[in-house]
This record gives sequence, C-alpha cells and structure tokens, in this order.
Amino acid sequence: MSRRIVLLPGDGVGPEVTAAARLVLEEAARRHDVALAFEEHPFGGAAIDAAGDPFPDETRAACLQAEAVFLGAVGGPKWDGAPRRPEAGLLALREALGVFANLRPMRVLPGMETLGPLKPEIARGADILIVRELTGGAYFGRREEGRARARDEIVYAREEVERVARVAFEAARGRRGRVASVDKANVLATSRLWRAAASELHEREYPDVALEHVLVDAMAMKLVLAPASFDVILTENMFGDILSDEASVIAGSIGLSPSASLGGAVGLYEPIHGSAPDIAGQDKANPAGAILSAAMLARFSLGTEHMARDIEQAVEEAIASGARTADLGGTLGCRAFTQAVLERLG
Ligand SMILES: NC(=O)c1ccc[n+]([C@@H]2O[C@H](COP(=O)([O-])OP(=O)(O)OC[C@H]3O[C@@H](n4cnc5c(N)ncnc54)[C@H](O)[C@@H]3O)[C@@H](O)[C@H]2O)c1
Ligand SMILES: CC(C)[C@H](C(=O)O)[C@@H](O)C(=O)O
Ligand SMILES: [Mg+2]
Repeated sequence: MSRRIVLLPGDGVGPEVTAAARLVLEEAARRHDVALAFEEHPFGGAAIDAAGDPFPDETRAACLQAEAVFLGAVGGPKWDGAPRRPEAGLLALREALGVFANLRPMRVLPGMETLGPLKPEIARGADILIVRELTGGAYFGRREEGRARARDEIVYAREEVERVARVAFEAARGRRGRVASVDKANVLATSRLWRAAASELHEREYPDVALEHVLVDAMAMKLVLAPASFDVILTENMFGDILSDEASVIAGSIGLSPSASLGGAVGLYEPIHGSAPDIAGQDKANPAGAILSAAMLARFSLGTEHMARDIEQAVEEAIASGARTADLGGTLGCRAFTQAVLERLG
C-alpha cells in the first residue's frame, strides 16, 4: 500500500525546494521499493489568496490523515498585514499535529569547514542537534495586539518541559551523551521552571547523560566561539528559533538546515529557512535543507533508515564534489543542484 505524504509547498522559495525534495524522495523510494503517494494542499499565503485562510480546513484534514507532512516555507511581504498571517497558519499546523519536539541538526561536513563564516579550525567537527520545544512558550501564549501597548505571554508547564527534555536526553544517548539546556533563568520564571524540570528529570532518569545549563545570551556567544564543544542543545521555542538560524550558517548557509517536528500523531518536516522573498522564483534557492528534511521524513515517519542515509549521503557527496548553489558561493541553480543529488543516489 502507498504511504500518503502531504506536501505544503507554501510561498516564496517554498514551492521550489518542495519540488526538489519530492523529486529526490520519489527517486529514493523507487530504488528502495517503497510506494509513496503525494498530495499537494494549499497553505500559507498561497492559501490566503486561494481560500482566505492560511490553514484551510481541507488542508488540516489531509494533514491529520497523512503519514507525514512536508512543508516548504510560508510568508512574505504580501501577507504581512493579513488579519491571519501565513505564520499563524504554521503555528496552527504545528499545534494541530501536536509536534512538540523540533529536531534541527547542524553538521560541518569534513573538508567543508570553509563554507561558513568561522575560521576553519573553529568550525571543524561541529555536529549539533538542537532540540527545540515547538508548541509552547511565547508563540502560544495569550497575545494582546496594540499600537500603544502590546503583550506576549510566555507559559510553560512542567510536563511540557519534561517531554521535550526527554527527547533531548534520549537523542544524546545515541550521540555523544551530552545535553546543554538553554534558558534565561537569571530573569525569567518560565526559565527557572525549565531548569528545575530538566535537572530533576536528568537526576531521576538520565544520570548517564552529562547535563549543563547555559544562559541563552552566553549560548549565542559560545556557539560561534566553540561550536564543536556542543552535542545536543535543548531549548524552549523562541530561543531555539533564534539559535538554530545562528547555528545553521556555521555549516555554510541556512539553506542547508533541515528539521523534523515529532511527538504527535503525524510528523512534520521542513527546512528551517523561510520563504526567502529576495530570491524567490529565480531558481536560486538551495534545496539541500529541504532534501535533508525529506531524509528525516524517510527516517522518522516511513521508518526507512537506508533510504534516509542514501539521501543524506547523496547530498554530502554532491556538495563535496563541488556542487554549490549561490548561497555557498557556487553557480548552480536549485534545479541543477537537485539533479546533482539525484545522480548520486545509491
Ligand atoms: N518555516 C517557515 O515557513 C519560515 C521560516 C522562517 C521564516 N519564514 C517567513 O519567511 C519570510 C522571510 O523571512 P526572512 O527573510 O527573515 O528569512 P528567510 O529564511 O526566508 O531568509 C533569510 C535570508 O536567507 C536566505 N535564504 C533562506 N533560505 C535560503 C535557501 N534555501 N537558499 C539560499 N538562501 C536562502 C534568504 O535569501 C535571505 O537572504 C517571513 O515572512 C518569515 O516569517 C517562514
Ligand atoms: C515562520 C516562523 C513562525 C517560524 C518559527 O519561528 O518557528 C520559523 O522562523 C521557523 O524557524 O520555523
Ligand atoms: Mg526560524
């Protein structure tokens, strides 16, 4: 039976990188004898234009019935003044799927230390997994809009911290056994709860994992000072959003970074970048982050580890052989880079 995958191409470069991920997934599935059935649904600004809603009911129903959901990107200046923005649709999607744990890996590929802005000796060996809480915090607190005064509320419950911390500790056990939990416990009450809940869970169930607590401002500094010194980084929602963009460029470009959002009934996969309005529609986007998100989909939703590894290896080989989009100083377009990956699928 075919496995149902819902594609939400979205806005800006979203459709371009989604097409790339689909091509690679289709080809890898063919080679591994896995039957996939793709469906595309309107989402984000494109859905506002088509149906007046960034997350139409029919898209929601399709996502909830799928085996996995793949998202390109949403947003753009056209919809910045919309009563319900494309980004609000994205938050509603994450909430509807219940995906509270967002995995954002970043690895500096051996020999590729000069792709990013750091000195090669500093970037060398960096291999980080950011585990970002995705369905709580400031993104989901009560909001008061206002021209004179506005309010965003941050709320975390102990169980919300524990369930995502558990994901980080489990991931660390399969990696180098270390978790750095990020907070602002010197100021925020939610951060003091975060730190206590992570520490107590650690003591109770994960004493074999090394846990350190790092204040978010210091982490922003340490990430560029010594990225190779971190293994798993655990963060609340907004800190993880910010730190993952910072971490991504250490490897070369935000266009390289994939993500998987797990913990609910259906997994959600998306590159961490946005709709990149400045390069949209010009075949300039780097599709690697989207293609690597498709590999995570193969791993976590389809359970096809071999297929995931093949896709990851093909991307790494393509880059190592000199295939580069403009963000990495190369001349290939989104389609040509995708072709270079397709040619290297095992
Ligand atoms: N998951 C998502 O859908 C998502 C994520 C982030 C931002 N956004 C939205 O995207 C819109 C634009 O936001 P932004 O400009 O701050 O962030 P962005 O990530 O879209 O772009 C930031 C910079 O990175 C570059 N870039 C991004 N992706 C790239 C890729 N694949 N290849 C090469 N270069 C790439 C862009 O050209 C731009 O210079 C906003 O509406 C924002 O809300 C959506
Ligand atoms: C578009 C926005 C809501 C989103 C976020 O902040 O989570 C994006 O920046 C991301 O990193 O996926
Ligand atoms: Mg972001």
